[in-house]
Amino acid sequence: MLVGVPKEIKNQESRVGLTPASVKELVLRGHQVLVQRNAGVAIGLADSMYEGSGATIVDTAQEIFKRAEMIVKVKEPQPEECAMLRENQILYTYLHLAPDPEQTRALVQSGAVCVAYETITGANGGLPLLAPMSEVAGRMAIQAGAAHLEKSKGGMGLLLGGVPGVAPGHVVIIGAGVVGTNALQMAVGMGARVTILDKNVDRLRQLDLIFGNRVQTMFSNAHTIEEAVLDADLVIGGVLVPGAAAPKLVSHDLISRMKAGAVVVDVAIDQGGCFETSRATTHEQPTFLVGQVVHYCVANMPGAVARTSTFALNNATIGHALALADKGWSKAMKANPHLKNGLNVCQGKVTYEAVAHGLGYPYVPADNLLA
Ligand SMILES: NC(=O)C1=CN([C@@H]2O[C@H](COP(=O)(O)OP(=O)(O)OC[C@H]3O[C@@H](n4cnc5c(N)ncnc54)[C@H](O)[C@@H]3O)[C@@H](O)[C@H]2O)C=CC1
Ligand SMILES: CC(=O)C(=O)O
Ligand SMILES: [Mg+2]
Repeated sequence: MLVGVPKEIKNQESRVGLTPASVKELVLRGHQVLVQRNAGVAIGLADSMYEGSGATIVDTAQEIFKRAEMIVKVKEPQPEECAMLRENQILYTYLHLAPDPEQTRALVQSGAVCVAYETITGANGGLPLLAPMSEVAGRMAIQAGAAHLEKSKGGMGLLLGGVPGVAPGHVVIIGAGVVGTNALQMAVGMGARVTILDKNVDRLRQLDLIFGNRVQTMFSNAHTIEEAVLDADLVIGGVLVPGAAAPKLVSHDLISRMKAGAVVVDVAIDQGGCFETSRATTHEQPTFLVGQVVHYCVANMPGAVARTSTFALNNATIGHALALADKGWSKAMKANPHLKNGLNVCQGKVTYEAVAHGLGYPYVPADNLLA
């Protein structure tokens, strides 16, 4: 198969869809790979390294989209990329369609076969192609939150870990999945007081066993969220209902009653966000104020640590990339129901139920389209 890797064009996004090592895996199996010039140069992956792995360097994204049978990316395609997709071309990347009707319409119109990393499931449960970026974003959420609690960044001027004789800050984490657990590890490591909420009591049990009295676990409902958020200095939003828009768990009213100079980090913003007051921001301008509460809502947090993130992402994506290239999408999905769960839009149809229902499209099960 002819596989293409364009340079990412989202704001401040330096990740790249394939590393030279991943290119080599594809080439060793007889595939051809086109990589856009300078696609990885910002994170130390020079064109010469890609050529050394057997890739061909091409100058423009247009040429890659025109020639490649499968496009491998990181972020959702931007409008000018959607316009270059064509019927039956495979797009393998993060999509996050539920909160994004415009992108969904463009992908439906393209007729392409659009496979979303974030809805591919794992044999042992979970979302293995989302997990590495959630690990990165969860860990970063505490770094970003701690930095924005500083006075110069709009925060209340609080050191998360405190110092001897002065109490630490209170971090509240909503959602105890991959983002939440990684945020928890960092917050505990920095010496903060931590409360974590989830609807899944088994998950809270596991965390209780691991962290003991260094963390307070709470069942998530409107009452516990209100109680925790009003006492918080930093709130991390890390909930997910797979494929669907994030539930709005913190209302505008609740935000307006938080401490002045508190910080919220809405990691779930790529699914629309779990604070009513959230709107997506960029690394260039990561925060805004609602009343006196600092909001950090960067939709591609791992892009800030693009080198770490690219390697972590490739570890998770290369297996299915090889299967798609070796077998073609239809055979690969017939052979692997977990990969099939990644199919969100295909040949003009919406094939992911939560996206179809959320955005008002007829739902066409992927099975109906597999040859
Ligand atoms: N902004 C960014 O750059 C990034 C954002 N993300 C996003 O972060 C979000 C979380 O991802 P993961 O941790 O991997 O998901 P996950 O599936 O591992 O965890 C989500 C957790 O939310 C819990 N949950 C669902 N409804 C809840 C409620 N009402 N109250 C409390 N908990 C609730 C679930 O029980 C689950 O434990 C996703 O939207 C993901 O796309 C992930 C990586 C990067
Ligand atoms: C998961 C995601 O949206 C990201 O890594 O940017
Ligand atoms: Mg995102």
